[in-house]
Amino acid sequence: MRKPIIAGNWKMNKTADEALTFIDEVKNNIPANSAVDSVVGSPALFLQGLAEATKGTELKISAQNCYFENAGAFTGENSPAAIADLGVQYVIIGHSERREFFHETDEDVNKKAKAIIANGMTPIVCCGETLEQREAGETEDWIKGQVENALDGLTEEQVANLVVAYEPIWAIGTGKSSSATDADETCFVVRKTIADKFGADTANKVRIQYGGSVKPENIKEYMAQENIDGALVGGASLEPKSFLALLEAVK
Ligand SMILES: O=C[C@H](O)COP(=O)(O)O
Repeated sequence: MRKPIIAGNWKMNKTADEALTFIDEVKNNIPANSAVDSVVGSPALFLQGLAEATKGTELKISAQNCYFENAGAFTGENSPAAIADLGVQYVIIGHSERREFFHETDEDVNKKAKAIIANGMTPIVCCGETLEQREAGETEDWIKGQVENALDGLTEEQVANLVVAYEPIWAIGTGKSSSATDADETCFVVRKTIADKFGADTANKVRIQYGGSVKPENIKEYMAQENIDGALVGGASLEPKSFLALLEAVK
């Protein structure tokens, strides 16, 4: 039985005060021993404050990116070792916005996944196709390639414990969410790719999220699907009320 995981991705939104206000409102409203893992993906600037503010609570903090080296002459980058040291537990990697605007490659994602795991954190590994790829019938091959490349060289145990987020690019921030059955079909491609490379046991354990215009109103449809274990949520994770409604809908 895979534990559902709902992760908010604030992207480049909020000030430090706004971030802390959100956390204060949300952290006390998550029941102890919740049946859902609840995660907030914050800009790097607020990670320290949010990790401190959520210490000992059920709410976990995620970074939205990191570098794959722990230290060195890499101006402007954030070390996975330093992020882990703050008490941060997850890092989102390979988001389509990072791939598009910051040229993150599958090879980078793979190196980052290894560095995140080596530092005791959990990667949330994103994959997803463009509308052109979907319309050309290329989704399956594309997702298979992204997943194989991102997870290359990891052990079965490491893969079983990470999270994959399937986010069709055309559904991100557009209000045009994928149908639940289409999303499940592609999440099955992710699971099958993992089964072929790391075995059925690993594939049964790995948690796969759907992302792309998920809201409190539609999350139940996704969660009812066999291969969907949670959601990576942008816009609807920005307000405490909406984030809590997502958790409430899943529990
Ligand atoms: O990481 C989250 C996704 O990009 C989804 O964003 P959205 O929920 O605003 O469509």
